[in-house]
Amino acid sequence: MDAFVIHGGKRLRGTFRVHGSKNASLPLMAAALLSDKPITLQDVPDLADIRSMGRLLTSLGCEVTRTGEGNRSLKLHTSADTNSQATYEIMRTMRAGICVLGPLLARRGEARVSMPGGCAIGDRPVDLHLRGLRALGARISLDEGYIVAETPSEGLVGCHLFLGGPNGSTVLGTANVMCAATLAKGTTVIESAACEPEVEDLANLLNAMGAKITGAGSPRITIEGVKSLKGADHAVLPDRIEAGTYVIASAITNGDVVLENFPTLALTALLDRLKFVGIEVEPDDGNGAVSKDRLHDRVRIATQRRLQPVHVVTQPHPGFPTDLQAQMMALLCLADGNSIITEKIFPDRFLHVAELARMGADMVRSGPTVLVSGVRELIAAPVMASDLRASAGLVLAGLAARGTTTINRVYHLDRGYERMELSLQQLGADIERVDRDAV
Ligand SMILES: CC(=O)N[C@H]1[C@@H](OP(=O)(O)OP(=O)(O)OC[C@H]2O[C@@H](n3ccc(=O)[nH]c3=O)[C@H](O)[C@@H]2O)O[C@H](CO)[C@@H](O)[C@@H]1O
Ligand SMILES: C=C(OP(=O)(O)O)C(=O)O
Repeated sequence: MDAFVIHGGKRLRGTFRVHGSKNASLPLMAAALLSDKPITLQDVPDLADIRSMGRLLTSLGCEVTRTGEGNRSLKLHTSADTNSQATYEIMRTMRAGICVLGPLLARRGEARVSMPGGCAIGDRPVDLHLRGLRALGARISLDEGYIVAETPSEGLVGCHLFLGGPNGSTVLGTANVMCAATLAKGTTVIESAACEPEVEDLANLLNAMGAKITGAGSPRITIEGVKSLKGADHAVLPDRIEAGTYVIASAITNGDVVLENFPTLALTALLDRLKFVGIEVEPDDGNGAVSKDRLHDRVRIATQRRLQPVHVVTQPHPGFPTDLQAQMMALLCLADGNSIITEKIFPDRFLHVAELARMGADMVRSGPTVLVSGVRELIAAPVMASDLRASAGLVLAGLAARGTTTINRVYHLDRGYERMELSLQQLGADIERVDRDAV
C-alpha cells in the first residue's frame, strides 16, 4: 500500500490546471446507459473511481474507451443490454455506482444493483433515491444487499415529487431520479432537488442527448419525458473540490500559485470564507496583473501572513461544501485565534481531527462542531488517511508542518485527485510516493 512522505515547509509556486470533475464525470458516465448511441465526455480525470465506474459500465454492456488528445476523453457506447446486475464486488468501492440504477430502470425496465460503498464519512442511506424512483412507479425491494427494481407494464410515469431529506437535498439521488424521468411518460417535477453544479452538468448532457429538462441548478427541476435519447459530446465541468484544495495548498504554504480552469462561480462560499481568513483569490490576466473580469477562470492566490479565524458551516450548494471541510480545517489549525467548523451534511465526517491532533493541532469536538484553536506551527508525524478529503486535509497539513510527515494509505486520495504528488512536486513541494513497506 502506498504512502506519501512530505518534507514540509516549502512555499508552493507555479501554475496548475484544474482537472475535470470526478463528481460530475461519474453520473455523466452512468447516463450513457440511457442511450444506444455513443456519448463522448471531454476532460474526464484519470482516477481510481473513474476506472471503477468504467468497469461497472462495461459489465452492464457499455463499451468504455479512453480517446482524444492525451486520452483525456471517454467514449461510452452501450451496445448490449443483457446484464442489468451491478455486483457488490464493484459497487462496494464507490458511492456513485448507485447512479446506474435510474438509467437501467428507465431504459431496460429492470435493475439489480448492490448497495454502494464510498467514503467512510458516516451514514449514507439511499432511501431518497428509492423514494423518488418509487414515485415514478418503480417497484423496489431489497434482496441480500441488492436493490431489486422493475417498472410496471406501462413503464415509468412522471409525477410531482419531493426529494428533501433530514440533511437537505441529495446530489446523487437527484441525478438518479432526473435520469429515470427523462424516459418516463409525461412530466416530472422534482422539488427540493440538489442545486450542485454537477447536477446542472448532468442536465446539460441529458438535454444534449435530447432530454427536456429545465430548472437544473435550482431546487425545482422539471423533466418532460421523451421516447428515446441520442448520442452527444460534452465537456465535463472543472473539479471545484480539487480547485479548492489547491487554493488552500497555496495558502497554507504562504505560496504564490496560479490556477487555470478555475470554477469561480461554483466556489463562492469557499472564496467568501477565505477572504475573512486573509486569502484573496484574484482573477489573473495572464501577465501577472489582476484582471477586471471577476469571473476569469485563471486566478492567483494571495495570502496574508497572519491568518484570521473564521466560522465555517457546511451546507448544500451554494453553501460551503462538505468535501472541502477537512482541507479548510487544516488551514484553520494555523489561524491566529479560535475557529468553529460545523458539519451539517455528514455530522460524523471528522476522522481527520484525531490525525491533525497528532501533528500538534488544538481541537475540541462536540457532536457536529469542532472548535479549532490556532497553533503557531504543525509538527510532522506519521498519520493515517481514512477517507478521500480527510487525506487531502492531511497532505495540506504535511505541506505546512515542520519536519517529515508520512501519510499512510493514500489509495483514498487516488480515488479523487489525479497524481496529486506529481502536481504538488511541480509546484515545488517536497513530496514523494513510496511503498509502505519502505517507510
Ligand atoms: C460522487 C458524489 O458526487 N459524491 C458527493 C455526493 O454524495 P451523495 O450524493 O451520496 O450525497 P447526498 O447529497 O446524497 O447526501 C446528502 C445528505 O443526505 C443524506 N441522504 C442522502 C441520500 C438518501 O437517500 N438519504 C439521505 O438521508 C445523506 O446521509 C447526507 O446527510 O454529495 C455529497 C454532499 O455534497 C458529497 O460529499 C459527495 O462527494
Ligand atoms: C465523499 C466523496 O466521494 P464519494 O461520494 O464518492 O464517497 C468525495 O468526493 O469527497
